[in-house]
Amino acid sequence: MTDPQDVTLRVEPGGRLQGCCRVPGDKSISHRAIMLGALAEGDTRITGFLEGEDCLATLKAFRAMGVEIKGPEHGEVHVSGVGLHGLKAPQRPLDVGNSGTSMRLMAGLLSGQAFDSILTGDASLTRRPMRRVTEPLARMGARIRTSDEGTPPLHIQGRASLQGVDYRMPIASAQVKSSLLLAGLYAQGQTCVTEPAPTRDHTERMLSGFGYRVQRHDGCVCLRGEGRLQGGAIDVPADISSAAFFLVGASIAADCQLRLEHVGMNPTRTGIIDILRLMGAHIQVENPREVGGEPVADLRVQSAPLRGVRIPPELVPLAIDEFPALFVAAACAQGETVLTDAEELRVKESDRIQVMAEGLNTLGIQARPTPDGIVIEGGSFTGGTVNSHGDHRVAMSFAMAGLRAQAPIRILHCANVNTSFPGFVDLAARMGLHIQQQDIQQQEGGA
Ligand SMILES: O=C(O)C1=C[C@@H](OP(=O)(O)O)[C@@H](O)[C@H](O)C1
Ligand SMILES: C=C(OP(=O)(O)O)C(=O)O
Repeated sequence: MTDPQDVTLRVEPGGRLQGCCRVPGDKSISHRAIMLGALAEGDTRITGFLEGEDCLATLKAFRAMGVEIKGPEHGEVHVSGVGLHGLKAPQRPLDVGNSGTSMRLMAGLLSGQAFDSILTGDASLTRRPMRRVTEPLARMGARIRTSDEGTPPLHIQGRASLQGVDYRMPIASAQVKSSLLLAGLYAQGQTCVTEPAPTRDHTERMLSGFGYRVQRHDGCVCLRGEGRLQGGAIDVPADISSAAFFLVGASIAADCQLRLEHVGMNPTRTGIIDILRLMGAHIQVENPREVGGEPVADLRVQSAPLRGVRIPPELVPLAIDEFPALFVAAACAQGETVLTDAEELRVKESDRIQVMAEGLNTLGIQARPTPDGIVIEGGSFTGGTVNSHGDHRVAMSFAMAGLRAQAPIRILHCANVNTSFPGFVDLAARMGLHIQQQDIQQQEGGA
């Protein structure tokens, strides 16, 4: 796994984003394609798979449970499904690195197996809360041990007899919903999950695509256990969460015109577009189409003067991973931007409210954290050194700030960019960002 201490990014001021590109595949869909492909009967061919470390961790975990998986090669992966009861006991703890999605979804799925397993991760993941899944899973009959603080590693006892549950989630979390649905595949009777607000629905869509009966009504998803999944083809769209950095970058810098191709436009993910448009961004959606049960489109974005806004709370879950990038947009906007109802940001790979506020302050922007959000006053970026705290989305967001900075920006501890966006530095440089990567040797050598 990557050492988050070992890469510094340096962005020179100026630059403008121009041209056309396709960002890597959707992380959420790539995880699910491996998981459901493994549990299906027959083969699954995945194209556009995200070869980032998070999804590779999921892939390796299933290999460690005896699933034959070929690839990835140029985004193509072949999974030979073993059926719902075909996984084998792993010989060692399953290390899912930095990936909250892998750990929480697999906690549900592993609760239904006939063997014991252990899920572990890196220093960041080991600090993240897991009771949000272990408590409702325990109500289904799962036996999972965490640390006294409710954090990983998770010790999951096999041979539990799971019962369906009717669970009303206290937080809007697709990971919790998906974890329970995956446990529900192994439960007797019906499992129903009700969400307080819409969250990404890739699990439901993919289960249906694999021929599993899933019922959805009024914010509630239900399935019955012991059905069958049939493998097939999955074409993973480009990740709107990765496109977000470019949507922000091209909006804030002068003379930008970008086309982002084949971007996933699932309505549970497009909050970034809605919020940027509220701020005055010019984003056009072209060629909308559906690919394998997920909506996709090409996005055209160009420079625009942005204004500060009060972010509608109902859009928060629909843009949950895009807030670090949105904070950079807010810093370049005229006036104040206010975010509320976003306390979830405090328990991501880093405390994204605190870490972004600190970095923005370092760069000369007034940003005041609140318990559930932040208030950002638009201004201009100086330059300076900020710490991403090993958080990929923080690192890439500050990289885009370079487009509007008066002096170079150095961003520390950026190796985890590879968890969700391998090739970010090269692609961003090709599109016109003045960005360079310095590895540990260069830094020690004083470069
Ligand atoms: O289900 C998923 O794939 C994800 C759900 C979100 O987490 P929460 O469920 O904690 O909101 C998101 O932040 C994460 O990056 C991916
Ligand atoms: C929160 C994220 O991922 P995860 O929860 O899977 O670590 C993210 O990618 O921003």
